Amino acid sequence: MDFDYSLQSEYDNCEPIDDSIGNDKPRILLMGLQRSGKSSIQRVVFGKMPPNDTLYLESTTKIQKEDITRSFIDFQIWDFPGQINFFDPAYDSLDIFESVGALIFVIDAQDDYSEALSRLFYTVTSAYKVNPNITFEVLLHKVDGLSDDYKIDTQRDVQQRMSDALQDAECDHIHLTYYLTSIYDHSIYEAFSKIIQKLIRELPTLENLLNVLCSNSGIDKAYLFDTLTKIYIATDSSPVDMQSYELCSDMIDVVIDIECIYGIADRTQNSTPNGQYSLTDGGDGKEKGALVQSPLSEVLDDSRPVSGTAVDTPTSDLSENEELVNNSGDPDQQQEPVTENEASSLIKLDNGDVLYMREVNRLLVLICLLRQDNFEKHGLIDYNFQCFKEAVSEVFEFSQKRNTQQHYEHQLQANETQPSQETSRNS
Ligand SMILES: Nc1nc2c(ncn2[C@@H]2O[C@H](COP(=O)(O)OP(=O)(O)OP(=O)(O)O)[C@@H](O)[C@H]2O)c(=O)[nH]1
Repeated sequence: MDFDYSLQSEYDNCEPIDDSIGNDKPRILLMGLQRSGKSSIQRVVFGKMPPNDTLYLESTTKIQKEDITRSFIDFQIWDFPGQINFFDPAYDSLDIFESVGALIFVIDAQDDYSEALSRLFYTVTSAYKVNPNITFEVLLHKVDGLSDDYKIDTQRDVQQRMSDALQDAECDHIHLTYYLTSIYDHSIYEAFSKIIQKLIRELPTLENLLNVLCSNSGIDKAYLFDTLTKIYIATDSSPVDMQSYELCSDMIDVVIDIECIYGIADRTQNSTPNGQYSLTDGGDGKEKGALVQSPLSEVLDDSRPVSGTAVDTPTSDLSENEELVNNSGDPDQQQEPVTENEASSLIKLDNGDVLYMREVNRLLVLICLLRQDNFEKHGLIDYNFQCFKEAVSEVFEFSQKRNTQQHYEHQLQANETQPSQETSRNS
């Protein structure tokens, strides 16, 4: 492949980097040519912007740093302007690339991508020199306009040309992963899920826990989702099929929509003596309430059709569940729902399968797909879920402790080296 290394001299717009956001979080960089779709991806996945609104986005002129808050994904996303070369000596590339987790390079697959490939080559080889621990991810983006055959051909062509170029430059140790994406469907979330999972140290433990949960509860597929972004941070080891992923991901939207429509219920209102929320009367004589607990809700509205699915009320099933799990003998306690503090939701699909959602904590939800027969024993599922939830909390407590300790040790090391540097400067 004939790479245009002169690209480097094209960049002359060396603006200072805006450092208003703290730099201690791991970073995910979004790079690529102008108009390839970087800002759109950031806005849609992390800002909940409707895809059609990205048509009006203006070109980025300086690095846009976004701290992802209210999310399990504790990273910074940096959106780079397409026209600037951040490997130029005017920029401190060590400062930019030092604590990067993933570098995501976006290529507009609807356009001629030769220039994008030379930029990709230049970017990955330069970034690798600064920080060999970066994982490089390539999004062949905007594939919504392409036929299936054309998508596959494009991916094969890009992969082949890049691997030839890296081999010629004796850089074949640099590993690139490719994804076909679009902001108009789930592919962008699926790609981000895989990218983020590589950065989660607890992934093997979470997968293991999900495997145990599935095999002991008759669950066919389980996803642990970050509620804000709809990125799944772990799933069990059975293969992911797009259809089940889309259903589970749509369920988050359904529940959030219902929460937006009906608001967050005051726990003291609408609650029945046994602690359950009751259906509310909308004033028109029709029951239409939803049991809503922040941040997600327990759906009790079976009047709302959801694209071929029926939303079912779990109220009666829950009391059965209480009996199964709460065997303390105290009738008052038996009436207290096991799930009082967590949101949950149940959707029965036309084919008889069941989608079951349970809130793990304010940032994570578990969504399971299982056959209705297996859901009959859902006291067992609920009990196993509580065990799963406790194990997940322990994993994150442990990892938080480890992170704090590492941070503390890092600071100590920095403090120790600082005075010695100062002494050598003074002498
Ligand atoms: N068809 C299609 N269009 C997209 C997709 N993603 C983004 N776009 C469009 O691509 C155009 C450019 O998107 P931006 O997000 O501004 O591109 P950018 O890479 O941030 O551009 P710069 O800020 O100039 O570097 C917009 O009109 C988007 O609507 C996609 O998945 N499919």
